[in-house]
Amino acid sequence: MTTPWDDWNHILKIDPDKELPEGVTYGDLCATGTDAIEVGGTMGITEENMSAVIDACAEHDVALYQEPSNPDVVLEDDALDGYLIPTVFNAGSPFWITEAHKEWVRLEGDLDWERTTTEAYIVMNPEADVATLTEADCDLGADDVAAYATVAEHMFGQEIVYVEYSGMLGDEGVVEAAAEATDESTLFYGGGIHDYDSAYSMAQYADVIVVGDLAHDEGIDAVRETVEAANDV
Ligand SMILES: CC(C)=CCC/C(C)=C/CC/C(C)=C/CC/C(C)=C/COP(=O)(O)OP(=O)(O)O
Ligand SMILES: O=P(O)(O)OC[C@@H](O)CO
Ligand SMILES: [Mg+2]
Repeated sequence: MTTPWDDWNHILKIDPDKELPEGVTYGDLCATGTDAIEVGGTMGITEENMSAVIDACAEHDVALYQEPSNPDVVLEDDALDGYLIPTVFNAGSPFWITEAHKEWVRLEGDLDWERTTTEAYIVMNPEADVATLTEADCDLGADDVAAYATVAEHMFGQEIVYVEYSGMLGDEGVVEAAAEATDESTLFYGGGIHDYDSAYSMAQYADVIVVGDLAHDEGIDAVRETVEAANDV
């Protein structure tokens, strides 16, 4: 298994359930300088809207990953560089830690392991759909998050640890603690990045920053600023 994310600074996460701003195309988003496109979201994800976005991005020269929110929407598509499969370490229901994964393997049999990697999520914004869905315990301090990150790296061998504040800018101290706790694992941070400064502040600690809603709400210039910040750190 290769680990291309070792070389990334920036991911653009496109939600197939959300519109793009007037005049913006998927091609424009692929050309923002981001290191990779991750296609996924929590609510309203279908095979149809997933494949529409993946087909549109496939024509462009950028790494392309699917982040399925459940086994039903996984697409077998050669245009994908791989599958980033969430597992939510602080989920309230085991379904989102290992059970969805067990069901996927039970129904599919042998998976494309070469192209499949898990992301060890620590979900921190209780208002986010992903927190509600997974019944995540978001009442965590920096020490809890650091300990989860250590468990993910040393006990569960996770290549990717993902501090997820989807919809809000997170606590820098928490992200710093996660960064100090991880050594081998690549630390992803996502949530509320909306300009150069917010991108820079999180990129100081995270190996890779993930930008989501900004692409849908603002468009390409705003996304480009975040790419610049990620590469400036
Ligand atoms: C086993 C397989 C194939 C899938 C299971 C994968 C799991 C455990 C998913 C649970 C977490 C999840 C739904 C992740 C999706 C990515 C994500 C966190 C998107 C951000 O979501 P929000 O920003 O909260 O939601 P919306 O923007 O869609 O409202
Ligand atoms: O939409 P935002 O708040 O940028 O969050 C990005 C990403 O971490 C969501 O999974
Ligand atoms: Mg979101």
